[in-house]
Amino acid sequence: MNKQTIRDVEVNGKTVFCRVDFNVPMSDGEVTDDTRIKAALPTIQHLTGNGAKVILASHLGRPKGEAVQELRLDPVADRLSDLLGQTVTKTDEVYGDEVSQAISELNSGDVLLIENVRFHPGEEKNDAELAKAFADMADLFVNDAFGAAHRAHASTAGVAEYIPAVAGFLMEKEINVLGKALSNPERPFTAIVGGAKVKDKIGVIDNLIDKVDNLIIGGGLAYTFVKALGHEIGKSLLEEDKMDLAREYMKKAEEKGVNFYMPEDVVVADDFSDSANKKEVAIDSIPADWEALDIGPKTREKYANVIKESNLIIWNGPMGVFEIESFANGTKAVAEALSQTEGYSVIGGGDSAAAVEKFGYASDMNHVSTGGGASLEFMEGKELPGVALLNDK
Ligand SMILES: Nc1ncnc2c1ncn2[C@@H]1O[C@H](COP(=O)(O)OP(=O)(O)OP(=O)(O)O)[C@@H](O)[C@H]1O
Ligand SMILES: O=C(O)[C@H](O)COP(=O)(O)O
Repeated sequence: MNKQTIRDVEVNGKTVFCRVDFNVPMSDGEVTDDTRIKAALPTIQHLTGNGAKVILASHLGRPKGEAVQELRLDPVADRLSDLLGQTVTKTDEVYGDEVSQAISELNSGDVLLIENVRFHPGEEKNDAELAKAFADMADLFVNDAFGAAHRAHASTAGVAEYIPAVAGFLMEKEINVLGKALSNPERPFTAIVGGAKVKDKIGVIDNLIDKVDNLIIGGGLAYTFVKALGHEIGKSLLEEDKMDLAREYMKKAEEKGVNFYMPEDVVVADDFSDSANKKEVAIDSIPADWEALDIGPKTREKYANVIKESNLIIWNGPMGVFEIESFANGTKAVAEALSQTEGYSVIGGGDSAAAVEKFGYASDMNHVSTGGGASLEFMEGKELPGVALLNDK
């Protein structure tokens, strides 16, 4: 990464405004998955261990500029206190008198967490006044929120206009791993793209065709391609206005000599539920009133073989509706193949990370990104605003 990191700056005696992505799953006021909190610990501990006063900022959910009780960060502060083994002070405000007072009471090595920054309407608008208020709290901005790096908000980007700005360790690691994978890949290089958001992912497919040897398509995304090839897809997910692009990408892959793998067989159901009637059919035999909800056994085997023979694999998006047991086999098979391959495996956040966790393969992966949308935009080749404004090396 060509940006400065916390290794490049003196933090002793400084007050640091550190943006983290503590947008974690919660249920009944409890943090149910603390992966993102744990991922930020190296940066926080570097800062506290080297004598900085640390002000942490994060969003949680999408409160749309107003205080929402369930989206307060108190449970996150509690979990962070446990993980750090020190008290983390938490304010009920994003900025203002309460926050200024709390900052004035900080000693070197102390940690303060301000309230959910999205409670303030200026955050998502990247409002200059709010960005300036954040900058006024500190001497240095550290961005460790890779998961939110694709957002140009006051606490992820705007604040960097006013004080020196560097990357934290998590940000550095994510950018380096994903960057190396894309710019200097081990070969054969395989990308697996699935999930349901055809609109969001079609651009990624375009960029990946320029880089990979094998492109594997699965999940709800596949059926726009299947239909574009002229097959009937029944009630399967379809993004009709993307069919031309799908054709264009398949042509581009052929011209570039990229192996483009699509489902050969699928699991179809007459309803979107575990109790639906289901059967395995060839890709050209999807019945009119049925919906394809997973890849079939032949496809599973083929995809697993490609994965096992690859030296670098990037995966974003499940192969089927893995939340429902009957349609989880495709996603499970891909996760299992990734756990067995000798190749370097990178999981691109969101549901794919949840799937490898659910099936017990998370620890077998080389890198599970903390970014969903951020890793996707990075793979698409877009510049991330949360990185662009950091100081160059
Ligand atoms: N054949 C299918 N039909 C309908 N939905 C599907 C199908 N296959 C997968 N899905 C659904 O796709 C959803 C995940 O899609 P999505 O594009 O959000 O992937 P993701 O990995 O979460 O991506 P991101 O990391 O960008 O958030 C899952 O909830 C899954 O049930
Ligand atoms: O969970 C995420 O992908 C990040 O925290 C960004 O959240 P957002 O999509 O609400 O901006």
